[in-house]
Amino acid sequence: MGKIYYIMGKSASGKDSIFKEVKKRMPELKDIVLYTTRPIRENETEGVEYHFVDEEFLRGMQEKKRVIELRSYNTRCGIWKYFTADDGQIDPEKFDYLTIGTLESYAAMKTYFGEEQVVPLYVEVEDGLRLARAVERERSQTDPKYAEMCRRFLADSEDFSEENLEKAGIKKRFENVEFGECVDKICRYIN
Ligand SMILES: Nc1ncnc2c1ncn2[C@@H]1O[C@H](COP(=O)(O)OP(=O)(O)OP(=O)(O)O)[C@@H](O)[C@H]1O
Repeated sequence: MGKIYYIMGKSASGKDSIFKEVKKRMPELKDIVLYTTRPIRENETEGVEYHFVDEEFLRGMQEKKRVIELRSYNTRCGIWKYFTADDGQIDPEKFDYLTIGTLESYAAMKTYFGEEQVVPLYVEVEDGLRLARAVERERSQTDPKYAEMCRRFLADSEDFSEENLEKAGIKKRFENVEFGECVDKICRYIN
Protein backbone atom coordinates (compact mmCIF):
# COMPACT_ATOMS: atom_id res chain seq x y z
CA MET A 1 0.00 0.00 0.00
CA GLY A 2 1.31 3.45 -0.89
CA LYS A 3 1.13 6.68 1.08
CA ILE A 4 0.48 10.32 0.39
CA TYR A 5 3.27 12.33 2.06
CA TYR A 6 1.86 15.72 2.84
CA ILE A 7 4.25 18.65 3.44
CA MET A 8 2.88 21.48 5.55
CA GLY A 9 4.29 24.49 7.34
CA LYS A 10 4.08 28.24 7.69
CA SER A 11 5.11 30.61 4.94
CA ALA A 12 8.87 30.53 4.17
CA SER A 13 9.40 27.46 6.34
CA GLY A 14 10.98 25.84 3.28
CA LYS A 15 8.17 23.60 1.96
CA ASP A 16 8.87 24.23 -1.69
CA SER A 17 12.65 23.85 -1.37
CA ILE A 18 12.20 20.63 0.62
CA PHE A 19 9.64 19.28 -1.84
CA LYS A 20 12.05 19.79 -4.75
CA GLU A 21 15.05 18.25 -2.95
CA VAL A 22 13.12 15.21 -1.69
CA LYS A 23 11.76 14.65 -5.21
CA LYS A 24 15.30 14.82 -6.57
CA ARG A 25 16.46 12.18 -4.12
CA MET A 26 13.32 10.05 -4.39
CA PRO A 27 12.07 10.42 -7.96
CA GLU A 28 9.73 7.46 -7.46
CA LEU A 29 7.44 9.73 -5.42
CA LYS A 30 4.63 10.92 -7.65
CA ASP A 31 3.15 14.42 -7.85
CA ILE A 32 -0.42 15.38 -7.26
CA VAL A 33 -1.22 18.17 -9.69
CA LEU A 34 -3.78 20.56 -8.22
CA TYR A 35 -6.42 22.42 -10.20
CA THR A 36 -6.88 26.17 -10.27
CA THR A 37 -9.34 28.61 -11.77
CA ARG A 38 -6.70 31.36 -11.85
CA PRO A 39 -5.44 32.25 -15.32
CA ILE A 40 -2.27 30.58 -16.51
CA ARG A 41 0.88 32.74 -16.29
CA GLU A 42 3.33 33.14 -19.15
CA ASN A 43 6.01 30.84 -17.74
CA GLU A 44 3.57 28.09 -16.73
CA THR A 45 2.56 24.90 -18.52
CA GLU A 46 -0.82 23.22 -18.28
CA GLY A 47 -0.56 20.10 -16.13
CA VAL A 48 2.82 21.02 -14.65
CA GLU A 49 2.26 23.72 -12.00
CA TYR A 50 -1.52 23.18 -12.07
CA HIS A 51 -4.37 22.08 -14.27
CA PHE A 52 -5.85 25.39 -15.36
CA VAL A 53 -9.63 25.12 -15.56
CA ASP A 54 -12.74 27.29 -15.46
CA GLU A 55 -15.65 27.50 -13.02
CA GLU A 56 -17.79 25.26 -15.21
CA PHE A 57 -15.23 22.46 -15.03
CA LEU A 58 -15.11 22.89 -11.25
CA ARG A 59 -18.91 22.69 -10.99
CA GLY A 60 -18.87 19.48 -13.03
CA MET A 61 -16.28 17.94 -10.72
CA GLN A 62 -18.29 19.01 -7.68
CA GLU A 63 -21.46 17.45 -9.10
CA LYS A 64 -19.56 14.19 -9.59
CA LYS A 65 -18.30 14.49 -5.97
CA ARG A 66 -14.73 14.44 -7.23
CA VAL A 67 -13.49 17.52 -5.37
CA ILE A 68 -11.47 16.37 -2.35
CA GLU A 69 -10.61 19.82 -1.01
CA LEU A 70 -10.98 23.38 -2.22
CA ARG A 71 -9.54 26.73 -1.13
CA SER A 72 -10.80 30.10 -2.37
CA TYR A 73 -8.70 33.24 -2.35
CA ASN A 74 -10.25 36.65 -2.75
CA THR A 75 -7.53 38.39 -4.77
CA ARG A 76 -7.38 41.77 -6.46
CA CYS A 77 -8.05 39.95 -9.72
CA GLY A 78 -11.18 38.18 -8.47
CA ILE A 79 -11.83 34.94 -6.63
CA TRP A 80 -9.32 32.24 -7.46
CA LYS A 81 -9.96 28.67 -6.42
CA TYR A 82 -7.42 25.91 -5.93
CA PHE A 83 -8.54 22.33 -5.48
CA THR A 84 -7.47 18.72 -5.34
CA ALA A 85 -9.65 16.41 -7.41
CA ASP A 86 -10.01 12.69 -7.59
CA ASP A 87 -9.46 12.56 -11.34
CA GLY A 88 -7.83 9.14 -11.47
CA GLN A 89 -4.26 10.47 -11.02
CA ILE A 90 -4.18 9.49 -7.33
CA ASP A 91 -3.95 5.79 -6.60
CA PRO A 92 -2.49 5.47 -3.11
CA GLU A 93 -3.06 1.72 -3.18
CA LYS A 94 -0.27 1.45 -5.75
CA PHE A 95 2.01 4.48 -5.53
CA ASP A 96 3.60 6.89 -3.06
CA TYR A 97 2.94 10.60 -3.51
CA LEU A 98 4.58 13.79 -2.29
CA THR A 99 2.66 17.03 -2.16
CA ILE A 100 2.33 20.34 -0.29
CA GLY A 101 -0.84 21.56 1.38
CA THR A 102 -2.50 23.37 4.25
CA LEU A 103 -3.78 21.97 7.54
CA GLU A 104 -7.34 22.12 6.19
CA SER A 105 -6.51 20.33 2.96
CA TYR A 106 -4.59 17.70 4.96
CA ALA A 107 -7.71 17.07 7.06
CA ALA A 108 -9.81 16.75 3.89
CA MET A 109 -7.29 14.32 2.35
CA LYS A 110 -7.44 12.17 5.49
CA THR A 111 -11.22 12.10 5.35
CA TYR A 112 -11.19 11.15 1.68
CA PHE A 113 -8.37 8.59 1.54
CA GLY A 114 -8.31 7.39 5.15
CA GLU A 115 -6.09 8.45 8.01
CA GLU A 116 -3.48 5.73 7.53
CA GLN A 117 -2.82 6.70 3.91
CA VAL A 118 -1.89 10.33 4.45
CA VAL A 119 1.37 11.03 6.29
CA PRO A 120 1.97 14.58 7.56
CA LEU A 121 5.43 16.13 7.14
CA TYR A 122 5.25 19.28 9.23
CA VAL A 123 8.17 21.66 8.68
CA GLU A 124 9.06 24.16 11.35
CA VAL A 125 11.45 27.12 11.58
CA GLU A 126 11.84 29.51 14.51
CA ASP A 127 9.81 32.66 13.77
CA GLY A 128 12.73 35.13 13.70
CA LEU A 129 14.75 33.01 11.28
CA ARG A 130 11.70 32.30 9.14
CA LEU A 131 10.84 36.00 8.89
CA ALA A 132 14.45 36.80 7.94
CA ARG A 133 14.26 34.17 5.16
CA ALA A 134 10.92 35.55 4.01
CA VAL A 135 12.34 39.09 3.82
CA GLU A 136 15.42 37.86 1.98
CA ARG A 137 13.30 35.96 -0.54
CA GLU A 138 11.01 38.97 -1.05
CA ARG A 139 13.94 41.36 -1.46
CA SER A 140 15.26 39.25 -4.31
CA GLN A 141 12.04 39.75 -6.30
CA THR A 142 11.83 42.51 -8.91
CA ASP A 143 8.68 43.82 -7.25
CA PRO A 144 8.86 42.86 -3.54
CA LYS A 145 5.49 42.65 -1.82
CA TYR A 146 6.39 43.22 1.82
CA ALA A 147 2.84 44.03 2.95
CA GLU A 148 1.56 40.71 1.60
CA MET A 149 4.51 38.95 3.20
CA CYS A 150 3.61 40.48 6.59
CA ARG A 151 -0.07 39.60 6.16
CA ARG A 152 0.84 35.96 5.55
CA PHE A 153 3.26 35.91 8.45
CA LEU A 154 0.53 37.09 10.83
CA ALA A 155 -2.19 34.88 9.34
CA ASP A 156 0.08 31.84 9.73
CA SER A 157 0.34 32.20 13.48
CA GLU A 158 -3.44 31.71 13.65
CA ASP A 159 -3.73 29.10 10.92
CA PHE A 160 -0.93 27.01 12.40
CA SER A 161 -1.66 27.67 16.07
CA GLU A 162 -0.69 24.93 18.51
CA GLU A 163 -4.41 24.28 18.96
CA ASN A 164 -4.94 23.76 15.22
CA LEU A 165 -1.86 21.56 14.96
CA GLU A 166 -3.15 19.41 17.75
CA LYS A 167 -6.64 19.23 16.21
CA ALA A 168 -5.08 18.10 12.92
CA GLY A 169 -3.14 15.40 14.79
CA ILE A 170 0.31 16.79 13.91
CA LYS A 171 2.85 15.39 16.34
CA LYS A 172 6.09 14.94 14.49
CA ARG A 173 7.92 18.09 13.37
CA PHE A 174 10.91 18.52 11.07
CA GLU A 175 13.04 21.51 11.97
CA ASN A 176 14.47 23.24 8.91
CA VAL A 177 17.58 24.97 10.21
CA GLU A 178 20.26 23.19 8.22
CA PHE A 179 18.65 22.34 4.89
CA GLY A 180 20.51 19.11 4.04
CA GLU A 181 19.98 17.69 7.51
CA CYS A 182 16.27 18.41 7.39
CA VAL A 183 15.91 16.74 3.99
CA ASP A 184 17.94 13.73 5.23
CA LYS A 185 15.58 13.31 8.15
CA ILE A 186 12.50 13.52 5.95
CA CYS A 187 13.89 11.01 3.44
CA ARG A 188 14.74 8.58 6.23
CA TYR A 189 11.25 8.98 7.66
CA ILE A 190 9.66 8.26 4.27
CA ASN A 191 11.78 5.17 3.68
N1 LIG B 1 17.47 25.48 5.64
C1 LIG B 1 17.46 26.64 4.97
N2 LIG B 1 18.47 27.51 5.15
C2 LIG B 1 18.47 28.70 4.53
N3 LIG B 1 17.52 29.12 3.67
C3 LIG B 1 16.48 28.29 3.45
C4 LIG B 1 16.39 27.01 4.08
N4 LIG B 1 15.26 26.40 3.67
C5 LIG B 1 14.67 27.26 2.81
N5 LIG B 1 15.40 28.40 2.68
C6 LIG B 1 15.07 29.60 1.89
O1 LIG B 1 13.97 30.20 2.55
C7 LIG B 1 13.07 30.76 1.61
C8 LIG B 1 11.71 30.13 1.81
O2 LIG B 1 11.73 28.78 1.36
P1 LIG B 1 10.57 28.19 0.46
O3 LIG B 1 10.21 29.15 -0.62
O4 LIG B 1 10.97 26.82 0.08
O5 LIG B 1 9.42 28.16 1.58
P2 LIG B 1 7.85 27.81 1.47
O6 LIG B 1 7.50 27.21 2.79
O7 LIG B 1 7.58 27.02 0.25
O8 LIG B 1 7.24 29.25 1.38
P3 LIG B 1 5.78 29.76 0.94
O9 LIG B 1 4.75 28.90 1.63
O10 LIG B 1 5.77 31.16 1.48
O11 LIG B 1 5.73 29.71 -0.55
C9 LIG B 1 13.66 30.49 0.24
O12 LIG B 1 14.34 31.64 -0.18
C10 LIG B 1 14.60 29.33 0.47
O13 LIG B 1 15.68 29.34 -0.44
